[in-house]
Amino acid sequence: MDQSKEQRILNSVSYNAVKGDPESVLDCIDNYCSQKEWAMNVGDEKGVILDKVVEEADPTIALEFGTYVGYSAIRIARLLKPNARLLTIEFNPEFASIAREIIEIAGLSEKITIIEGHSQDIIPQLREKYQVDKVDFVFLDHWKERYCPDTILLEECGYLRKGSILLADNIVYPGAPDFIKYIRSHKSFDCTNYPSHLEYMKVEDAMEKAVYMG
Ligand SMILES: O=C(NCCCCc1cc2ccncc2s1)c1cc(-c2ccc(F)cc2)cc(O)c1O
Ligand SMILES: [Mg+2]
Repeated sequence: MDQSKEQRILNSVSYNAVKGDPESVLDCIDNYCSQKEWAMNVGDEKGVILDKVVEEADPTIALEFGTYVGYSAIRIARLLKPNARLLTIEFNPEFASIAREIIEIAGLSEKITIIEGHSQDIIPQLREKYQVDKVDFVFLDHWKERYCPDTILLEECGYLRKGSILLADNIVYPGAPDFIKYIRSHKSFDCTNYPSHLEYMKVEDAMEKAVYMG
């Protein structure tokens, strides 16, 4: 059976990246996806914005929606302090297993937990099943129409604390208009927009940061 694009990305990482070196894994994926096959990684331009926000948050517990092949999970986890960890949620089992292998090559398996399932089912389980009390940083990069309901669910479940930082990808393209309308009009969120470009393309995109004020 013909290999998937995601399997071809794993092959390229497995062949070209330096084992245990997250930067080389990120470079390999960016090179493959800009030169061979486009894929929906946050990429190297928006990735710098992600890096800066993660460094600002300096999270102990980080959460990601939309693992895909693990590119942003590696970007986030490589910046985490020793006992900090990232929980990343993916609903597609093939993507989850490819991400697991790529994260292993990057040497970050100890810091990253991949949870397979739908965000709305997993969020209520984070406290009991994953010992999560508060979430310090959240990266939203899954179905764009889930950004808003899942943000509301995180708040309702009590995972957000004063200073929790949310960062959302694809605010312009594909876009998340209901999320932007909600978050910018919500009194408890302090929002900042970061104009950028769609990964590996000259198309306009942006990220939105929202700090929970409690
Ligand atoms: O859909 C995107 N990303 C989400 C994929 C959905 C994966 C999910 C994960 C998960 C986990 C838990 N619960 C539910 C879900 S659903 C996405 C798409 C584009 C794009 C841009 C231009 C194009 F022409 C075509 C695609 C660019 C991006 O950066 C993206 O992030
Ligand atoms: Mg994205």
